[in-house]
Amino acid sequence: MTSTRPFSLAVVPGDGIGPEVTAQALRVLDVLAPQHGVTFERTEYDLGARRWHATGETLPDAVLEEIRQHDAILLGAVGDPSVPSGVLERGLLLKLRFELDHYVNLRPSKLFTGVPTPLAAPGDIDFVVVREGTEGPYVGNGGAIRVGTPQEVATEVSLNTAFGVERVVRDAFARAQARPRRKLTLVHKNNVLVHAGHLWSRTVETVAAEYPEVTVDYLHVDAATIFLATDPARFDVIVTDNLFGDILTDLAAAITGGIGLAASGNVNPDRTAPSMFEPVHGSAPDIAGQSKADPTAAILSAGLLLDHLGLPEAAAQITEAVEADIAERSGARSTEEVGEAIASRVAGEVSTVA
Ligand SMILES: NC(=O)c1ccc[n+]([C@@H]2O[C@H](COP(=O)([O-])OP(=O)(O)OC[C@H]3O[C@@H](n4cnc5c(N)ncnc54)[C@H](O)[C@@H]3O)[C@@H](O)[C@H]2O)c1
Ligand SMILES: CC(C)[C@H](C(=O)O)[C@@H](O)C(=O)O
Ligand SMILES: [Mg+2]
Repeated sequence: MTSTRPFSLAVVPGDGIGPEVTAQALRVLDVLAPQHGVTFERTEYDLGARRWHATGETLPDAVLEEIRQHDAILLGAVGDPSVPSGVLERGLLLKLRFELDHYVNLRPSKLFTGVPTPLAAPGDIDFVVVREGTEGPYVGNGGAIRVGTPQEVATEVSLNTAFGVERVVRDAFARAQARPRRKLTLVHKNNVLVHAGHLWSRTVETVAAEYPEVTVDYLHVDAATIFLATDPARFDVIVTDNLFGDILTDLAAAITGGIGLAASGNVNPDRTAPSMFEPVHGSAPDIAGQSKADPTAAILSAGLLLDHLGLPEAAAQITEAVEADIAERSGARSTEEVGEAIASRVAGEVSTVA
């Protein structure tokens, strides 16, 4: 009897198109597992708007502790117009990222052949954004007084620690060193945000001394948006803070075929807790329930998950299948049709879906 290696997966389909795209990512994982002698023992967690309406819960601590016991997490998307903005985003998604110490929010951007891009001369776009995931303006360090009055004052203070900045910068340098171009760009706003910005700049300068082969440059975040639109091929590894990284990676998606193709990993590089893989996009309430969502980002995110679990060949199969599928795309297809086409390619069958 052939022995199989079991991996435990916590699956959080979430809201809106989350369950639709997650189903397709799981379909592809199911095809790959037997090919690589592994099994994925899945536990699905009903978290998101439905649960909040039913119980008032976002992510109970007991559920978090259960999720923590898994090898990895696959998440669809979180957020729903029926729930006050921020409740699920902070109470579920960010709670997972913070509690599981996902300090590297990894967001690769590659322009696959045949993908439409709004850029006239895109060049060879292939970069990765290493977005800090546990600090910055996301920590909830703020408040509001005199709410609803003309005297209202609201703060949202960005937290940057030497510890937090150094560990993500080190991760980014290691990634840059392992890539052929060996280039790292720090993106910040150190001409205005001088306290945090100078911490980031000094940290990059210090760690750079250990990586003499890595070329380092710096861009203010506003200028970085210019270059993402005019010369994105200049980027290799971008390291940046939590909020800048959020914004830059939606733009990065837009220039590489759209948000339906953008994958991400919330990585705990120290492996003290499971890493979590999810598309960059959200729950897309405007198209939810219509089978219009492109599941490719979720499928590519499953590829990042496989890589993280030490299955790089399986991950490469996903990338190849997606590239081949994209090259032949024409006309509108449903979420299921795209998932089926990619799954068939991964299975080694010729896709029957046009
Ligand atoms: N990681 C996450 O779970 C995550 C990420 C972003 C936003 N959100 C939440 O999602 C909700 C909606 O946010 P939003 O509208 O700003 O961003 P969004 O990413 O959900 O949607 C932005 C636009 O992109 C389109 N889109 C998104 N994913 C797509 C896909 N796979 N295929 C085709 N089109 C796609 C949507 O239809 C919409 O027009 C909010 O509650 C927000 O907080 C969650
Ligand atoms: C929903 C929100 C908390 C999240 C973020 O800002 O990180 C999203 O925009 C993302 O990019 O994953
Ligand atoms: Mg975002």
